[in-house]
Amino acid sequence: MLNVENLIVSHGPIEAVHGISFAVDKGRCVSLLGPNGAGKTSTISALMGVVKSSGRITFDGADVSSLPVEARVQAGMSVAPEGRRIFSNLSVEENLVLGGATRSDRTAKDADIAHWLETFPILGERRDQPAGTLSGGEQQMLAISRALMTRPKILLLDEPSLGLAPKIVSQIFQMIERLKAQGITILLVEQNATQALRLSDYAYLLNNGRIVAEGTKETLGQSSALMAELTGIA
Ligand SMILES: Nc1ncnc2c1ncn2[C@@H]1O[C@H](COP(=O)(O)OP(=O)(O)OP(=O)(O)O)[C@@H](O)[C@H]1O
Repeated sequence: MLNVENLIVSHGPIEAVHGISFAVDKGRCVSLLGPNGAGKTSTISALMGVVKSSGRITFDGADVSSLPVEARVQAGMSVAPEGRRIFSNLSVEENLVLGGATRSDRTAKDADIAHWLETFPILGERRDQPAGTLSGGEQQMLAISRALMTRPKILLLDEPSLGLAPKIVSQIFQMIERLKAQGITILLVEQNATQALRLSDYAYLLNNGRIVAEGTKETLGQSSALMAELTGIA
């Protein structure tokens, strides 16, 4: 579904990602794990076309490397960004409406809003509440649901557990697990290697802009010392 070859991402004179290659198969959950500053957000931003990059990004059989952000969303890519970035003053429902702003199929869009509010009842209970009044975990659920409003073929999750209490982190990972069970293809970018690996079919370990290890949870589990060192999370 997604194939990335020799991706290089620079911020001005600083090269943050030095030519990485990875792939995500349809229906799989693949993780990109790494500590602060490893280049995870730079990679996600490049995949969506938010920052310039070189290398080749193939998605669903087409080369999207030079497409603008809107075209990549249209092609089926969607992101729940780091830091959630929901619209605090708008209600839960309005945030979801905005998530589907690029769609013109009004009835199906309304059905999707109803679907996500039903799937995640805590959001349903708070549908008319300003999103800024939600807890951190609820805001993360909303950010992910909003990203799903484009009906993506692949969902990119940028550090969904960041800044959340351990109990809430578990809830967010349960949510991701449910999405995986629904057949949604997921690229999960995380520092929390233990939790992310549990639900990943395959994972890549990123450090200083380079992939330093890759494998299934079984094979990567054996490099747990390396992972603990890189992510700071055992
Ligand atoms: N807009 C920017 N301008 C300059 N340097 C940047 C910019 N964004 C990221 N960087 C640098 O690129 C490198 C990778 O950062 P990136 O945010 O991609 O890492 P990350 O793995 O997502 O880390 P974090 O978990 O802290 O977000 C870091 O050295 C960072 O300082």
